Amino acid sequence: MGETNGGHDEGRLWTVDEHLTDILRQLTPLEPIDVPLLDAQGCVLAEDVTVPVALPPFDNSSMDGYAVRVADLAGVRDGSPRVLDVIGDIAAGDATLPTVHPGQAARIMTGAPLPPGADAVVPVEWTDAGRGGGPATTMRAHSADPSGATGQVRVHRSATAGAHVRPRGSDVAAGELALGSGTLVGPPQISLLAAIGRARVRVRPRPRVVVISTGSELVPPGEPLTPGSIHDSNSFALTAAARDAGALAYRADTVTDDAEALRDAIEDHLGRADVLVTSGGVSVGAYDVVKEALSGGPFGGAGAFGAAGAFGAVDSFGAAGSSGAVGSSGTAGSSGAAGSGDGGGADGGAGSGDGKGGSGDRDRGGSGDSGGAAGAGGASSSGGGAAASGSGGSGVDFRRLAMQPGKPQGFGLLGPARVPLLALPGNPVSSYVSFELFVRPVVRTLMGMTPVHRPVVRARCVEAVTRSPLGRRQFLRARHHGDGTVTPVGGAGSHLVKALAHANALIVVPEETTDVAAGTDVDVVLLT
Ligand SMILES: Nc1nc2c(c(=O)[nH]1)N[C@H]1C(S)=C(S)[C@@H](COP(=O)(O)OP(=O)(O)OC[C@H]3O[C@@H](n4cnc5c(N)ncnc54)[C@H](O)[C@@H]3O)O[C@H]1N2
Ligand code: MOO
Repeated sequence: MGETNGGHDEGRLWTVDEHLTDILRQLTPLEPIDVPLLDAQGCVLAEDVTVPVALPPFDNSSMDGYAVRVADLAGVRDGSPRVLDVIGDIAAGDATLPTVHPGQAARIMTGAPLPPGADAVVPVEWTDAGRGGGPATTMRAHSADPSGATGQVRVHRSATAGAHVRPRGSDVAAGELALGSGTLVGPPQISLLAAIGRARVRVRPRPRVVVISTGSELVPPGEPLTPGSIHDSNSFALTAAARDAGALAYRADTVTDDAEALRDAIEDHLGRADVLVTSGGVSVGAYDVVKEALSGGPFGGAGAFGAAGAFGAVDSFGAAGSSGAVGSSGTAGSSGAAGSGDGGGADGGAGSGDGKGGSGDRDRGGSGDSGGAAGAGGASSSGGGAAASGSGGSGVDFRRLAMQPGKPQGFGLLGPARVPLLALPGNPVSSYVSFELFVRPVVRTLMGMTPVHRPVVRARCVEAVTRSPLGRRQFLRARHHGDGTVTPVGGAGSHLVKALAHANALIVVPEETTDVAAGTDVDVVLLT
């Protein structure tokens, strides 16, 4: 489909960095939403969380033992114990506390409030546990022997004031900042949020990524191959990669090399996606369907807005994720024509999510501003910007990049909601490498995460690399070892999925380099 390029400038080679910069500058993070605490895992906080009440909320015991008055234990040592009267049990959760008077002790459990009068706790191991004799190792269970909560206890060691007491506020004081906006929420953060009583928090949601593979030769895994067909691996790899990047990823049905069918599929998914990813059909062949489909007119997304989201099937908090009212997107649609460059101010209802909306649409409140940038960028970056932003094209720009694999790429913002679409090349290694370099940063940008890129380290390449294409940045599959060395795996072929599956890194061979001698330090992108 060499002629169906929508008038875009396919003549020049874009650098990897130019393409990446062009994509990222057109994005704004998704509008924050309130989610139940566990759904915040892996997301970035979009609020400063302050502590409503001190932690711990009251002085409490850090040991199972006896709450005592230190003055009663002055001079106590092994062989010369002090006998105290036990006035009762205090368990964690008890609200009514006995007062410990001179000569008395209260049996106390870990986490139980320190009773009035007591100023320290002695562990049960420093006492006879009320049994008489030497130091005990355990307490008797109250249920088995309630008498342990009364009678007398021998204490074999003295204590200092505050011993084995966790003072109120010693963890965090009321009014203190618990976690700042921008914090990545992992299990320890969820621990703190729960401890301070937060059932819901405000986070940037996980983007809903829809992956569509194209190609009439594709057969799903599990079905037998017919002559000329191959199993579709890209949509699985890309869906997995999107999940790995933090997205809620949905693998759509594969589309044959039929531009109309692909347009329908894209139109269908547009309203329930924050990112669309296609694989295949972006080169110069006669059946390069993605290019053909995306060089048609603008996408409306009309049918999709408000459509019930089939996405809910994989979207564990899809309903909660829909922060925007349908009406607000309607506003965006009516005020900003697709690809017009102003993007419309899709801000009505931003952040107004009640967590109950349908999963058909998630408000893209930031798209008004970014839309403007997108329009301008289309004009300046592609040379054919008018075509990209308003001449009836879909808004997707097809480019050739100075990289290997991953030379042909498409990027644009579709429909009134300006949903980013990344059209990746079909070769399996090319599509995966393209995902890591371009789509992963998109997902992370939308989530408000930093850094958006995979880490890059220097490592000593233990084997020579030859014939890297001059003028193209090569990303060679490799294994990075703990000792700071890296070994290429397989060759440069973009069809080598086995080598990819055995790699954990990509060696970066710069554009101007064709050969790397064994023992040379190279940049390595770490994939895990
Ligand atoms: N004359 C030229 N031919 C090609 C060029 C070029 O510059 N001039 N570029 C080559 C490069 S580089 C790439 S990369 C590919 C990209 O092609 P497409 O994006 O159009 O991809 P397809 O033609 O649809 O497929 C390429 C290859 O990958 C296989 N494939 C596609 N989809 C899947 C899938 N979901 N799972 C597994 N394998 C898939 C497909 O069967 C082909 O073998 O173009 C080169 N050609
Ligand atoms: O760019 Mo292709 O991705 O070299 O195989």
